[in-house]
Amino acid sequence: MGIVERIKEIEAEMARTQKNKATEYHLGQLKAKIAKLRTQLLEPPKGSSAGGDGFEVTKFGHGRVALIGFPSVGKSTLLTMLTGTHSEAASYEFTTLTCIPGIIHYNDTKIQLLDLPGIIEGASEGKGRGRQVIAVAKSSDLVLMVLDASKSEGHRQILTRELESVGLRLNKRPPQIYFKKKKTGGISFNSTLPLTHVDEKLCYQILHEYKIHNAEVLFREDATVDDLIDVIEGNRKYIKCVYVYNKIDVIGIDDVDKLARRPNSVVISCNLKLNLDRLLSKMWEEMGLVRVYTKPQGQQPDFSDPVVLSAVCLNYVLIISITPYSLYR
Ligand SMILES: Nc1nc2c(ncn2[C@@H]2O[C@H](COP(=O)(O)OP(=O)(O)OP(=O)(O)O)[C@@H](O)[C@H]2O)c(=O)[nH]1
Ligand SMILES: [K+]
Ligand SMILES: [Mg+2]
Repeated sequence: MGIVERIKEIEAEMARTQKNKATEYHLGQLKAKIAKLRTQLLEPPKGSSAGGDGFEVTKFGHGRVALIGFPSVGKSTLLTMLTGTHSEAASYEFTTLTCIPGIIHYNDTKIQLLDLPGIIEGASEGKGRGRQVIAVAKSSDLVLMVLDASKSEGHRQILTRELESVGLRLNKRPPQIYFKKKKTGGISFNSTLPLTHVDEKLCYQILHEYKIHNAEVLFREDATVDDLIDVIEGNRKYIKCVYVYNKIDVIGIDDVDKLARRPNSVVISCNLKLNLDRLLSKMWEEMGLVRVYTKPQGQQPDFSDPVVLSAVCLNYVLIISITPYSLYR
């Protein structure tokens, strides 16, 4: 039996199992089994050159944004509008077959925008070019999930599931669980607050599934068993995602209003050039880029050519630039 079939079988068993206190340990174990199989699925087959048929697009600019969505939602139309780079758009599905990079010039920075083939349910298991598309999503600083405003809201969930099943976590922060494997000493399980989802026994069982018998585990938040598995697997990628509802020109104003109020969402119409500036400012906001204008001694700062950093790096810059000053005092 192949890995995909084994995952399906365990998923079916989970669906059959009633959720209650008595089955919680068994369900936790099944979740860990699935996580392990999914990790196996992502490993390149033995003997193949790693990443052989991936879309090899060199990173460029101050950040990378990937357009992810079902076929024909308007990804290529959007790339052409935002970057001026032409990407073929048409009314039939799978018009785009590869990765097409464009550049957005915004706030004196350059952001690489990547148009990608549409993905469908089952993409994470290798349907279509799903695996390659998802690999590009993983390499990005921000995902724009493009959705057709006139289609079912279910699409957003299906896509999120596909991305989650390969270890992407959208708009989440890493679980606050300290985990360290040890050589000896057994398992030490602690928490800084009362836990409602995971207890010592469940934690032991999950670790046992991973054949881990010596480790230190400290819960710093009331995390779930899925969070624990994420921390043990350790290969998760936490990425911000903006949900972009395109084609609002074909739906009623009430529906547009509802979509616009959803968290992390922007409603647009490429055809009517509606709200594209809002999309750009949201994108900028989520990327958390910071511009630092350097000033050579005795000269005016160059306001056209900033040093661009992600907000995370900024702390370091502040430390570096403050230190010499305090030394002089
Ligand atoms: N009504 C309407 N149609 C749009 C809009 N944006 C794009 N389209 C149309 O939607 C169709 C698909 O557009 P594409 O840009 O090819 O979509 P895609 O997501 O790149 O499709 P694939 O590459 O096949 O995955 C085209 O016929 C576009 O003209 C919009 O804002 N409103
Ligand atoms: K299309
Ligand atoms: Mg396309």
